[in-house]
Amino acid sequence: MDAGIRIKVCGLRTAADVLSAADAGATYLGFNFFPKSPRYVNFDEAGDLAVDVPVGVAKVGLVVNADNALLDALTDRVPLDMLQLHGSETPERVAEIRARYGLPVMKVLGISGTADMDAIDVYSAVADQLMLDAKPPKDAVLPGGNGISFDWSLLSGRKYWTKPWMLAGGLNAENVAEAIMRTGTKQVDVASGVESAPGIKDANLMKAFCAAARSA
Ligand SMILES: O=C(O)c1ccccc1N[C@@H]1O[C@H](COP(=O)(O)O)[C@@H](O)[C@H]1O
Repeated sequence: MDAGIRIKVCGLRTAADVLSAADAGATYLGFNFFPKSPRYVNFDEAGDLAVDVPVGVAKVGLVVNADNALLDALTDRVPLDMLQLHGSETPERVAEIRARYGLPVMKVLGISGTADMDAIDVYSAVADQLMLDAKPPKDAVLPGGNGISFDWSLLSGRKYWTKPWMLAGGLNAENVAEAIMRTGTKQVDVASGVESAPGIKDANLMKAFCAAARSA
């Protein structure tokens, strides 16, 4: 039986955000530990937010090229269910993090053309899941969360991939159903597309996004 679309809402900063995203039907809630992001939360804030996450909803920690000191402190203080690696982590580093912390790891791959697709097989060997996101512009401050989509037709001729994957990048309530239909993805991720301003989540937009994703 098809379990339906799985939705990750990323960059939650308040208890109200957490409850609204869970009520809307998100299956993963993302906490962003990249200090330059408008969606950043510190470990104490995330630890408090984690308490409000309903059972059955996964708590995902987003980090960018994090070293062991940061990950030791993070995993000590925040009860995460998954780590999202959104930097330029090598396959060896992904495997090391997975082994050291005993948590499922989702590696993000930036996609802007066919050449980027080769990384899918390489990282499938070491990660539990992949996220395919738009490659950030060269001058971008953030490696993700820029509200930019990539050419979804790059995924249309894909061969069988061995690991679950999630579509990200510039998704919102208006385009998510089309994105799901065109790519065949079973999982979608959104940050800026459900915000009224950078880092400010909007409960109605989260609700509309989840309803649109489920309608596809
Ligand atoms: O959201 C951020 O600020 C961010 C910062 C650093 C790395 C990743 C980040 N966000 C991730 O990117 C996807 C796509 O974002 P968007 O929907 O295009 O705004 C987001 O869901 C996060 O997983």
